Amino acid sequence: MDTSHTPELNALAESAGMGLSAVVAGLRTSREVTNKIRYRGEIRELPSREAMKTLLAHLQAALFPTHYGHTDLSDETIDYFVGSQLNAALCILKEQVRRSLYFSSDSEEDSLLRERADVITREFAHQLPDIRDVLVSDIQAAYHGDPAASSISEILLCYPGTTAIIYHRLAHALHQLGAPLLARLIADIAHSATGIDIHPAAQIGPSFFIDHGTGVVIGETTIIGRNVRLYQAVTLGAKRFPQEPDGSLVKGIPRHPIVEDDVVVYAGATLLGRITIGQGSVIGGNVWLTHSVPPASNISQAEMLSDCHQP
Ligand SMILES: CC(=O)OC[C@H](N)C(=O)O
Repeated sequence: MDTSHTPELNALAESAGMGLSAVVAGLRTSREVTNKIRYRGEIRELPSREAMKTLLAHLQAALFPTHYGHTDLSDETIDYFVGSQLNAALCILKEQVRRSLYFSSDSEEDSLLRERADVITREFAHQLPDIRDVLVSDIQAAYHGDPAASSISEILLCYPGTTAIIYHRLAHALHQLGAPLLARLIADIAHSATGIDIHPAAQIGPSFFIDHGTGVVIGETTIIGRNVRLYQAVTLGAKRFPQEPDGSLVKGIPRHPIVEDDVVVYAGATLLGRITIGQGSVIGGNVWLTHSVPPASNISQAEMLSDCHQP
């Protein structure tokens, strides 16, 4: 018999000497007594970030097969490729939706959650052609909105704003269909990959373009019209957080800007509160704006300073 210790056994022997059983028992008490991790008596199965990353890779490949799937597809193979990517994506999605539903439902039967996961997955799949059409408008907006862009392929392969809006439109659909936790997970994967933080509930019209993108934040109740362009470090945020009588923050109330069609917001601008940026306005770099502006406004830092000096 081999008496040599494996690295795992060595590690266990070492940790035994450190009194770890008390720590493990304390962690169990924290899990089971202080914070409830169970759903109907069972340990809750969690959605997996890794599974969601795989799902996103399959979805991106199904949406834009040559750019994100396989560079050598032909007329003969492309539809089969898309079908297989879609099939792989939807198998993962159904399971991840089921797991995520434990977090928005306290007591439903497992069989009901499975049915809801089926419905959400099917409806999501049927929305994909429309989502793709809107994404094409976003990619075209990037091409037309950036003098440095030399081709549509460059927009697809090299722009963080493209990744952010693809993930956002997928996440938004899942959010609307009743899978908010998965939607949030996708938004966070996009944030990690691009530095662009878009809440999945934010409503964004077609032909949307974020150039450069690092540090952009778009809050939960933001509404953005058609043909809007943002640059890096723009914040569409909340100005205040109203409280319930018990002191907790009111959830979900409209508190982020409405940005109408054809608006451009330059780098570093911070727009806070439920204000409206009128159609066709231009908001200059580093502007701090907490009031609405009418259509066709041109707001720059100099403008804001001269406002401050008026009697
Ligand atoms: C973007 C933003 O306003 O963030 C603050 C907070 N998370 C909220 O949603 O109100």
